[in-house]
Amino acid sequence: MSAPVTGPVPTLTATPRVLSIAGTDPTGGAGIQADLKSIAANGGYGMAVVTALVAQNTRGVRSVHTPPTGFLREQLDAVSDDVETDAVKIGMLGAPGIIAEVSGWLRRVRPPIVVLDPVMVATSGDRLLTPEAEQALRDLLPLAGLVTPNVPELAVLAGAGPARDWDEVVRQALEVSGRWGVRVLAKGGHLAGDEVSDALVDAGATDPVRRLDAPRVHTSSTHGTGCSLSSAVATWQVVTGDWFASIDRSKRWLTESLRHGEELNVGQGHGPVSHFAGLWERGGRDTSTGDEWWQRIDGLRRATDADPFLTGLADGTLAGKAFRYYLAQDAHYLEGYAGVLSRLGQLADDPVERAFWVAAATACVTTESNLHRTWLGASERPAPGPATHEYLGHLRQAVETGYGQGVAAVLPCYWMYADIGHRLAPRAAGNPYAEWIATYADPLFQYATQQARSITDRVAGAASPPLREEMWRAFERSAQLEREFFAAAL
Ligand SMILES: Nc1ncnc2c1ncn2[C@@H]1O[C@H](COP(=O)(O)OP(=O)(O)O)[C@@H](O)[C@H]1O
Ligand SMILES: Cc1ncc(COP(=O)(O)OP(=O)(O)O)c(N)n1
Repeated sequence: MSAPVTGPVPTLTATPRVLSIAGTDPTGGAGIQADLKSIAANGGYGMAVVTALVAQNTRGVRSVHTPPTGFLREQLDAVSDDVETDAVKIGMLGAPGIIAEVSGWLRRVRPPIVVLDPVMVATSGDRLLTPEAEQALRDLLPLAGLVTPNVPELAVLAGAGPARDWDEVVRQALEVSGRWGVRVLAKGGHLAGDEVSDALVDAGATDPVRRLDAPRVHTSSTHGTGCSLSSAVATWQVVTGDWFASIDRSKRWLTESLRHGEELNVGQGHGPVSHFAGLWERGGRDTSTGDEWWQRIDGLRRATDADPFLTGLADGTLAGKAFRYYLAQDAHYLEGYAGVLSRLGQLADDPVERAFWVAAATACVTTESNLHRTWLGASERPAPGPATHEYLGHLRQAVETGYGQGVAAVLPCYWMYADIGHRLAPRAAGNPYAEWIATYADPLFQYATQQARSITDRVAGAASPPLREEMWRAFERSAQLEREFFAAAL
């Protein structure tokens, strides 16, 4: 049976390609190593150009080796000559020559999003920048879309002593923002209190100070928080195009990563945050459960492909009468399927999933009525056949057993149609069924299928082994019933 193909148009966002220009941390908690983890954890593709090789660990910095500036330029050009970069995050820039090189490259390449973390002092208290470099860094500020200093760095930029309270942080951030005409993410990590505030400060905006609060995580694993946050914001900015929303998403992710940092048991000083903790907790450690199920029904899919209904659709030889019977059954099916999808909307805890199922149910009703208007006459309404009854009975039972079983049961209807539509559309061009097949090759339907797959993966990833087994059985039975539904038309 066919899944709904209409509904709100989603934004199709490609994976953000984010370049980190920063120094290294061989213990993996800060610098480039942290940036790459942060970019990946927040959904981006990370790239890295090394500005400094830093011998450091969770206890402190031992020494810094900066590459010749010519070699830095070669690294930068190697990226920009080949890859279109969506966002750049700049971290440690050890010396004035390095800053000049990066500044020249930014002016030539003009990346659309630049986040500058003006790394000057590590959590350990070590200075990471020479005094001349501090001055050169100020000149880089106007090239950035967002600058993310911590309390001591903000003080250096403002030419003042470190702020002792939040009001002073905001005053200094307004001063820096106004003087260099740049947005500042003022960070309160170095202040005391049970809440950690950050604020997006833009002296030129109508709402110049937009604050975000989070509970303070009581942990010693705070190494690399600034690197991780700025990379996450750069990544999210590609997706949202809204600095405040990007900071909000990044801060929530960072707070969760901070909570799990100590579990990593890395180092004896300030340990790293656990960049992938949220992903692991929500099943990200497993390979896609859906992909595994899809492989397991490989034989059934091949057999469905070889059935006369599908071969007839593909080459246009399917009898019109059989197709109309199929469509009439599909209309009955969609009525019932809409009810199952809307029940999933009621059962979903996650607001994004709830919205997806509710929209899918609405789309289903629209598809059903379009089906009648476009393909079926008012009189063509045979009663639901046994295959339709059986499939709907299975779906209703699955969703009443639980959310996981319901999600797994509705998936084959999306996935098998998306797959068939994708493969058959080029072959069916010009035949009487081409238009109908094209609806399932449509990017919108492919996207909805991807979302249904992601939801299934998330739910299966968090499920107990017995529940996952029940989900698999619900999925497998639906796949069999899909084949029987096609066959019933003949
Ligand atoms: N203990 C903590 N609990 C929750 N959030 C924190 C904590 N420490 C820092 N943060 C957050 O981490 C980010 C980096 O902050 P900060 O420590 O001020 O910068 P840096 O790492 O550059 O020194 C900010 O969003 C800040 O609010
Ligand atoms: C190579 C390198 N870059 C940056 C830092 C400091 O990073 P930050 O995220 O500000 O981390 P903490 O100050 O919170 O450790 C670094 N140590 N090394």
